Amino acid sequence: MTPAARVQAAIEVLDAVIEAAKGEGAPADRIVAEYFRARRYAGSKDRRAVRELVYSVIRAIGPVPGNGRDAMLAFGRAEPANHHVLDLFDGSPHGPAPIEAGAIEAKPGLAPDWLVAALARSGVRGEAAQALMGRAPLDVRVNSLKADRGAIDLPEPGEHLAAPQGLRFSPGTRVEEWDAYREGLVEVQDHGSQLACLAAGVRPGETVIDLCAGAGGKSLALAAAMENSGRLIACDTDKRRLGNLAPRAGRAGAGLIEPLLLDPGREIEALADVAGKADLVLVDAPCSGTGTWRRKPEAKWRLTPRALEKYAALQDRLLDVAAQLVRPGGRIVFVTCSLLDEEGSKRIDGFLARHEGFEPRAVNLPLGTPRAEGTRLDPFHHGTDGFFVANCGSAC
Ligand SMILES: C[S@@+](CC[C@H](N)C(=O)[O-])C[C@H]1O[C@@H](n2cnc3c(N)ncnc32)[C@H](O)[C@@H]1O
Repeated sequence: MTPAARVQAAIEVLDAVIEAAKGEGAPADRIVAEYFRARRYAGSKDRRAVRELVYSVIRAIGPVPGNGRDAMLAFGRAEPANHHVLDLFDGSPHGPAPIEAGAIEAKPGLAPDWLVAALARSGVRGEAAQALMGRAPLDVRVNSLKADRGAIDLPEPGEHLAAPQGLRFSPGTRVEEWDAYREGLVEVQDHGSQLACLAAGVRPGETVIDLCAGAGGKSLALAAAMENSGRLIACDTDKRRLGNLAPRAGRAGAGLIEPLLLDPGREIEALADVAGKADLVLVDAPCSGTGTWRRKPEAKWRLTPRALEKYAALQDRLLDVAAQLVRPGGRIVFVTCSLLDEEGSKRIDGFLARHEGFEPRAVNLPLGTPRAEGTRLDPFHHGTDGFFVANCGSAC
């Protein structure tokens, strides 16, 4: 592909990303993959260049743009380093049509204005806000059920992280091709997610409920910290996601994990045998994902104030479910991968006001910035995805 054809391809992918952002469409990485599945003539260098350009444009444009061409033009004009893109609007075959006079409906920036304001109210502004659009490294957790960070032999050495089994590699490291990965010695897991699991402070023999386990990223870390001893129930309402857990647990040797599919609104019925008995309920709640924009920058275009309200309501409900599951003296650890107070401190303030029998407890982590009754991790200060973590103890 010529450089101009790559720009046109990126514009077409951006059109699809913008369309998907308006509904419940596919994420950008899947859209890029599908675009090239239908264009086998493109080589791997073309794919990489187009993908890189698409992501750079998404990162650079704040509000949802009118279309891909406008987004590309606004990106090209935003900084001298991007001006070369504008030269490629030269009308050459397969390239973008020449630039016509007229308004461009795309604006450089971090995110839609309402979201920038909500982040600022939550104390995320300036460099800390810009860092949300940075590029994420590749973090790995050594599975202590099978190996140890100090002794493991990997194809390349990783940087030791503050989480006890955490290693960092450069973005794009092909960890999935390593024998150590295939044999379950390592799992890909962001450092912030590893620290959130550490905050749960699980011990062997405990009864633990991972209420929103998804595909089990955190369940696997909890199982390792529990040394496969005790009870660990991994729940989710999404059959497909939860279905990915069993093979992962098998690979990791995490035999104690019990997957449990829940009906939304009827969680307590399915968990009746452990109600009031859990030492720990981890609520890794569904959220807007503002802390994961480094990996999914287009998420900023998907979020609406209404969707944020819905996430907050679901988070409140799941915390209330957790309160029924925990034993006297037990604890709830609440986690969201968001830096908005609406999905962090405000949820915990509300929970503590609704449940007098619970009190805030310390979040013991080697990294983090206190935020009201919880702790935050973020890309700028800690080099992690953005997380809010809080620990609520039930009175004995
Ligand atoms: C942030 S994700 C979990 C990520 C996962 N813990 C991990 O570490 O990979 C939130 C999960 O909550 C699930 N969920 C949504 N509503 C739920 C409910 N009522 N009960 C339990 N899980 C729910 C979603 O399906 C989603 O998988």
